[in-house]
Amino acid sequence: MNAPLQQSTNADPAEVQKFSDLAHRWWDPNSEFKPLHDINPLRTGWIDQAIGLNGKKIIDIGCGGGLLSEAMATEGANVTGIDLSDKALGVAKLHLLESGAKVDYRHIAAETMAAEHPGAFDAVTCLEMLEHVPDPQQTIDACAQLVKHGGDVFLSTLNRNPKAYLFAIIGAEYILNMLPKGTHDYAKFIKPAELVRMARHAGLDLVSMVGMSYNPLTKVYSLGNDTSVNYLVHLRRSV
Ligand SMILES: C[S@@+](CC[C@H](N)C(=O)[O-])C[C@H]1O[C@@H](n2cnc3c(N)ncnc32)[C@H](O)[C@@H]1O
Repeated sequence: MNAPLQQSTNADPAEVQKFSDLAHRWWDPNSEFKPLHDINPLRTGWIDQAIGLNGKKIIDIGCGGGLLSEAMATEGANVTGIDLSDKALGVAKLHLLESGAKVDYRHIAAETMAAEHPGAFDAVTCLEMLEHVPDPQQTIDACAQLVKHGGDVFLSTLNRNPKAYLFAIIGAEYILNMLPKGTHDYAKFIKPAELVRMARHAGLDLVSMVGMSYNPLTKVYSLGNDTSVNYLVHLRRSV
């Protein structure tokens, strides 16, 4: 059972519970987390190319079982991973024993961490998480508060349009059974322009954006110009 969430936390207990229930399968590359395993080298490489991970102090918000946190630590980053799912964090910590990687995992809300450690990080990552929170603006504000001036913030989420509905919900959840039904709520998907607007509101400027596409025939993900379903943004806090 997950620890009860404080009322002020920008979290949907049902969403956190959903990931807690599956947590034991997080590192199984053929489980419900297969899509995250498949995209992990792509997104880690994109971030590394953008800022050079080696030696950077990074906070990974909504780190779950730690796929991205560990991959960044393996590239030489000093990573703190935070999530509100005790079970996911437990799995992430256990996996460190297996991999030998070093990550500081903590059960704390992004907003609380931001209030306690403003400007403490060279970069913030918050991937595949914004579509699971009640108020993404609040999370993006916390990301902006956590990063130092001139530091980098990386966000990823799902676009909101009929194609994204078809691929991310109908395709992934109902036809290909890649994800459990109910994993995603279409209403919480975020259009790139909305994400950039929320980022600007938080004091973050857009550096670049890249699309992440899945080819159901080859079963291969790739990065490119097509931001119509899944996309990543690189933002920078003004100096
Ligand atoms: C789809 S998983 C993504 C995990 C990881 N970011 C990745 O991309 O590999 C979403 C994660 O967000 C977490 N989560 C949902 N709401 C949250 C919140 N308000 N604060 C922190 N974590 C949250 C869930 O517990 C889950 O671990």
